[in-house]
Amino acid sequence: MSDAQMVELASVTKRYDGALAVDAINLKIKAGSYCCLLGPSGCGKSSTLRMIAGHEDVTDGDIMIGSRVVNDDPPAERGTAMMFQSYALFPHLSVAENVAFSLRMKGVGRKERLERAARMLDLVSMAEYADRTPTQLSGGQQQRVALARALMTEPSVLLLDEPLSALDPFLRVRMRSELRRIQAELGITFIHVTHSQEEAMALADLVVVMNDGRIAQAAPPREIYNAPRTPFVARFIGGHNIIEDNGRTITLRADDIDVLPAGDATGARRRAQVSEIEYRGPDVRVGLETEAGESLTAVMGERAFFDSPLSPGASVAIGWRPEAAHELSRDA
Ligand SMILES: Nc1ncnc2c1ncn2[C@@H]1O[C@H](COP(=O)(O)OP(=O)(O)OP(=O)(O)O)[C@@H](O)[C@H]1O
Repeated sequence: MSDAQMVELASVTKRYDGALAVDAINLKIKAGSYCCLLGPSGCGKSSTLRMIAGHEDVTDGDIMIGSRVVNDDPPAERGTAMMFQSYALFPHLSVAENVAFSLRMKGVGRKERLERAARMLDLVSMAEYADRTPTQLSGGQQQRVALARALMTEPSVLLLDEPLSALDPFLRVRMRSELRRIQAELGITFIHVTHSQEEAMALADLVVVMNDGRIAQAAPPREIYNAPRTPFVARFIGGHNIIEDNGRTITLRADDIDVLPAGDATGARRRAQVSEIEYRGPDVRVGLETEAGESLTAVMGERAFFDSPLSPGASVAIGWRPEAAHELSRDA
């Protein structure tokens, strides 16, 4: 495999007929890291990925791969490979020939081609399916083949556009850990577009949360979860409350809210009524309405909740440790 490469975007902008899709974003993705571009539909994730791949022109700014500005390089000369949401395998070719296709185009002989394809199929745990055709495979298996095919060109950067979205939830979780394993094994840079915060948290070294063509926050998953920078990030990743407290807008993780007996004055910051209880297996979600009219959510461990269960209508006090509160900046 080729060496991993760093990817850098400097003030990268994309306009489609005047409409701004990506707005002067700056981003450094370290060589050999797993980066997820995360955000709602239309925020500019795919446009960013396509510009890195060279499938879309950059309106303004520079894209660097390694130490080279690649703005004007054709896709095949960037050291990138792209894996799409639709796997688009050739139906009339065997799995092995699909994977070896780029080598066939380069004129590599059949024997070497199939040997190299076999090694790649091994990496994605599909060696035993080499002689089947794509129609004889499940969606998840086809996707592994597409991954092997993309990796066959020995890219230093692999670009993945919603690669798991066509899979059922069970397979999605399994393929997710496969992707992470393969990335770690190859040590190349992965840039993966997703609208699922869970997927980004599970996979990425660097999560890039995008909103409206801009980067709202770029940080490791734990930092994003523990200290979201803006109300948008806190809402998008979920599991957070946003409240006004002493003139500041703060965010609090739902599992950092302590629900206390109503009479417990120590540590109480709000008085509230329980509005809703939702049992979720590992934990319980408690909806709360404070005296000031705020709607908050607390999440309690299953056992902790049932040690002293609450019911809707119960009066409680709520508190939190000072370090659990993070002040938010305004959304851009
Ligand atoms: N080829 C195009 N021509 C015109 N506008 C486009 C084109 N491609 C994307 N856009 C617009 O650019 C904006 C960003 O689109 P992009 O596909 O990058 O978003 P995304 O975050 O990947 O969304 P999704 O998750 O829905 O794929 C959107 O407003 C979209 O409508």
